[in-house]
Amino acid sequence: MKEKLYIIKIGGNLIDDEALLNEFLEQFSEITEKKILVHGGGKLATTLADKLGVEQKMINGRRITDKETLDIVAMVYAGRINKNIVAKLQQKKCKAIGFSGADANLIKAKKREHAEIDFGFVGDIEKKSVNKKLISKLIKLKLVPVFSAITHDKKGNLFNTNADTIASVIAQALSAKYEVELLYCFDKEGVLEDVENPKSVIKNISEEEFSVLKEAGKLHKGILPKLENALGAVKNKVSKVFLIKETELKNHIQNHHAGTEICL
Ligand SMILES: Nc1ncnc2c1ncn2[C@@H]1O[C@H](COP(=O)(O)OP(=O)(O)O)[C@@H](O)[C@H]1O
Ligand SMILES: CC(=O)N[C@@H](CCC(=O)OP(=O)(O)O)C(=O)O
Repeated sequence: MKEKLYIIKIGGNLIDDEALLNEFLEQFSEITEKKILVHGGGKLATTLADKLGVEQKMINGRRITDKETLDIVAMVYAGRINKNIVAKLQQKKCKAIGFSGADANLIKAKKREHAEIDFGFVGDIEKKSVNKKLISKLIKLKLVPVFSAITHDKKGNLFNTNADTIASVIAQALSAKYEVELLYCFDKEGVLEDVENPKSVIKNISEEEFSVLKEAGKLHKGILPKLENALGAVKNKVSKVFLIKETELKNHIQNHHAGTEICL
């Protein structure tokens, strides 16, 4: 039987709230199985860009990343947020080690090509972009890798890559060796039938149901790339994929499955 591995993704809302982040990292530290943390931080990058007067534009959940914006996101994701999370995890006796995709060539990306839109320094990744051997070795050493949303092309360029995609692709790559459970932790109870009603959690979503919800206009903004990445994971042999509320991590792990499960 394959060994269990949790791959857990957190985003901007949580990272911006110190008390909530602390509570989350406490719950994360208590997980006894092997684990990896992936973080975004889009909200903080936008705040800093606004302060610096660098206009930001998102298309299909992806940030148009010109050179100035790349400098900002590299500082914010691979620097400020990644190192802060690692320090907080060390405080909680979790042997965290923080990475960008450039470190030890862990995640190699290709510049996003699009016929009409120039996304700038945005990197696309796939299963084979991930250095799964080295990640497995780190995990074996009982280290807990913490990934930021920065990748590279091995030609000296850094790229900005959606953190939901990084979590999905790492999960896909490691599923050959581990029984991976991928958890997208965010600020809602799960995928909601009515985004204003926290009680309207949809328990299971397949590709077909995703299309129906999308057509019905029930999914907006960040939830779309999150669900696309979650579906990409189940289609590529990731054992379990859930979207859960950040504060429900411990509860979920203790077998009280929370939120929305993504199914084939
Ligand atoms: N049907 C829906 N169910 C849940 N969230 C939704 C839905 N439609 C839109 N959303 C929005 O998607 C957001 C999550 O995406 P995002 O903000 O990108 O998260 P993160 O930064 O954690 O990756 C929620 O906060 C919510 O506002
Ligand atoms: C290319 C691209 O869009 N990258 C994302 C990476 C950060 C991210 O994904 O942050 P959240 O998980 O907090 O949304 C961005 O710059 O917003």
